[in-house]
Amino acid sequence: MDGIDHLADERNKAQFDVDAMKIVWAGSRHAFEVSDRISKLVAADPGFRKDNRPMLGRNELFKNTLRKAAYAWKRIIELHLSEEEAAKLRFYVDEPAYTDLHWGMFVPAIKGQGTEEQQQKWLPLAYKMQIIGCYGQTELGHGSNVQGLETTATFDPQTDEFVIHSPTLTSSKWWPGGLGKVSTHGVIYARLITDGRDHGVHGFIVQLRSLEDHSPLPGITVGDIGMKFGNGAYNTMDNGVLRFDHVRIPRDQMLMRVSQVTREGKYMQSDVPRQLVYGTMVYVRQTIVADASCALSRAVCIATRYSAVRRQFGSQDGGPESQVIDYKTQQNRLFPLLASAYAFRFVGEWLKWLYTDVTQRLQTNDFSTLPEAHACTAGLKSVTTTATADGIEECRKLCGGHGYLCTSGLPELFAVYVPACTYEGDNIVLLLQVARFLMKTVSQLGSGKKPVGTTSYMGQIEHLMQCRSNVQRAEDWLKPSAILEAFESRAARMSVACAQNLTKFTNPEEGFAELSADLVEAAVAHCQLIIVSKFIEKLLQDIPGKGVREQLEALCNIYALFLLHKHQGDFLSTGCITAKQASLANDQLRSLYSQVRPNAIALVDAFNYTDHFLGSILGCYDGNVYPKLYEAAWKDPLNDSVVPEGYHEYIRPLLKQNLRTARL
Ligand SMILES: CC/C=C\C/C=C\C/C=C\C/C=C\CC/C=C/C(=O)SCCNC(=O)CCNC(=O)[C@H](O)C(C)(C)COP(=O)(O)OP(=O)(O)OC[C@H]1O[C@@H](n2cnc3c(N)ncnc32)[C@H](O)[C@@H]1OP(=O)(O)O
Ligand SMILES: Cc1cc2nc3c(=O)[nH]c(=O)nc-3n(C[C@H](O)[C@H](O)[C@H](O)COP(=O)(O)OP(=O)(O)OC[C@H]3O[C@@H](n4cnc5c(N)ncnc54)[C@H](O)[C@@H]3O)c2cc1C
Repeated sequence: MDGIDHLADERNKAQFDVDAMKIVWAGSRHAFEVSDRISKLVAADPGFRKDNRPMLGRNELFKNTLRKAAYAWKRIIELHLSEEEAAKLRFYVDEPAYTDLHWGMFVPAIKGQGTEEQQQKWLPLAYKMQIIGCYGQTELGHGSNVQGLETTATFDPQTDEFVIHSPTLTSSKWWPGGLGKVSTHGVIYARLITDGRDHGVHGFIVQLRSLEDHSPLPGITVGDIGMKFGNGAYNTMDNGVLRFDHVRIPRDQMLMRVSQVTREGKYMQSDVPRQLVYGTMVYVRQTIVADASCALSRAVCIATRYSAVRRQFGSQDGGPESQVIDYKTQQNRLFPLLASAYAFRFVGEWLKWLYTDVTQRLQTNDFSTLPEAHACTAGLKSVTTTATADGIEECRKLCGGHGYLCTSGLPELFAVYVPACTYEGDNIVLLLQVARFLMKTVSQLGSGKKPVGTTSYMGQIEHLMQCRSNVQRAEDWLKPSAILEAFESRAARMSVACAQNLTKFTNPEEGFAELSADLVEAAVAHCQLIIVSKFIEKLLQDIPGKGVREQLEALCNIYALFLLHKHQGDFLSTGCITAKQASLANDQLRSLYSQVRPNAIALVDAFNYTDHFLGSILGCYDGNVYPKLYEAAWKDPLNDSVVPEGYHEYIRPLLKQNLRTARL
């Protein structure tokens, strides 16, 4: 536009090396270079334009997504992109598509649950996209309760086949992404039945559509489930409905790493836990945590830049009004979200490590860390997606009226993001899994079994149950030991209180149901402790770059003290801290906001998002918001004509009629 950087003064205030922070954010120099190169490539390519999405009808929108996915694949092949680069390209194209499920769930399900032989047969086809797959688990009647799924896979020893069938309306597959219009195959979850016996839910590779003309194969009824929340948004995805009428598949299409059915129809279980059938969900939950930091940082980047541009009230002697970012209330809403974005980034990095570690152990039949990996992925998926969905909406409000415009990028980001609180496990259902894990850990404390990993803090249970914080001045809250002790004792005391209350029930399951709201709060406290402690651990690493460590320390303290303030009811009622100490934490938080304020723009610049990816006039890099908003308004299709279509039918007759009434 005018070529001026309207945020230049803000950028000049930064007290740290932004380029070094970009590398910390990306995870490594290599990751930064890949991300930077691919994001620019996508931004520069008109084939990946996305600003017209909210205006398109469903058919047009969907066709456009098909075009982009095919074009993305063409570019991946032409440019010989590596797997890492291709994944980055899909990420920066920023449009939910069937490819997310193909690469994100179908391929991992075969890798995780297929035998070597099955992997050799199916993966090359999937890698070349000669087949396109989805993940068909959820049904109309059951999503959370996987054991309640009704689709059946009955072994027929006569033909050496499974017969896949949908016995009821509620057994219809419902929701799988990519299923509605695109997938040729699916990993379909169904109850395995051999010789009249039900062996529970297992995964099967089922071909759904012809590879010749894309028509559904005999016995298959398939379609899209309809429009979802928001314009554009997740409607680029063909979430589907699917029914089977006695569809036959060869026996070797049951994913047989965990259990097998022999030619004679004998059911056999390997010595791996049956929970590995759920392994794909553990994998995806882990990626969702990393994705939460991307979505939240994007919203925060928009809200922070706009808060520095926007001025309201406070003009002195005819001078400029105050930047809204200087209001303490704005900082108190915005900076904890900025800190959360960094916190989720680092816990996401750690969770990726944990997942890799558990996968390597599984290869050598060491299943000992699987329960913890399940609890961590489930809990962190839940806590980070809830905070991110709420955070995106808060960023919209932080941008005032303009945040409600589609051109702010925030409505679409919110609409695309909110289902993350539901998919891959409803957040409450997942927290209840964490609570079960915690109750088990507490119940084993007396047995001499040492808690390990993320529950190792419970090893000092006597201390944590009676310790009192020794914070006396606001600055004392800057000590990692003070923060950790408060968070550990809060989490431990909440879990122990639940465990004690559970003993009052003769039926433990009844007790668990009755106390479930308290159990969820205990699970949240445990997960928040993990996030805080992983941020603190990150700060123990070597962090190069002028001033970078200081900024991260400030953000870590903001994240922890904001949580402490928000959940002070927990900390006070469990006696971990006093009212005076809670108030000191709040004093410290205010001074941390002042420390972050001059660095705020640079801290969001460190995300290194292109204007294309942000898709937001309010968040544009140069801060030249008003001319861009004004120009964009005139491009709205409603402004194609000065007098709107429909004037002669609906406005003119009304005005004429009112004129007659007025004359009377
Ligand atoms: C547009 C986006 C673009 C890019 C985004 C980038 C990244 C994001 C990537 C992808 C996102 C994109 C699209 C989303 C696609 C969405 C897909 C889906 O939603 S797939 C369907 C997911 N469904 C669920 O998550 C269902 C939730 N339910 C369950 O997981 C389980 O049934 C439940 C955990 C509730 C367990 O139920 P329950 O009946 O109590 O237990 P069960 O008897 O089955 O098992 C008991 C035993 O097993 C342990 N356990 C349970 N789950 C696991 C597991 N996964 N791993 C290991 N162990 C497990 C459980 O703790 C218990 O153990 P104990 O007996 O107590 O020891
Ligand atoms: C956009 C989107 C994409 C999806 N993609 C796929 C896909 O590709 N493949 C696939 O298989 N599935 C997919 N799903 C389905 C998704 O995994 C399920 O919707 C999800 O697991 C939640 O299950 P549900 O719908 O059965 O919710 P329900 O379990 O019916 O939840 C309804 C309410 O009941 C509560 N509740 C349920 N059980 C309990 C309990 N035990 N205790 C306390 N409260 C409880 C929940 O907290 C919630 O408030 C997708 C869903 C969405 C929204």
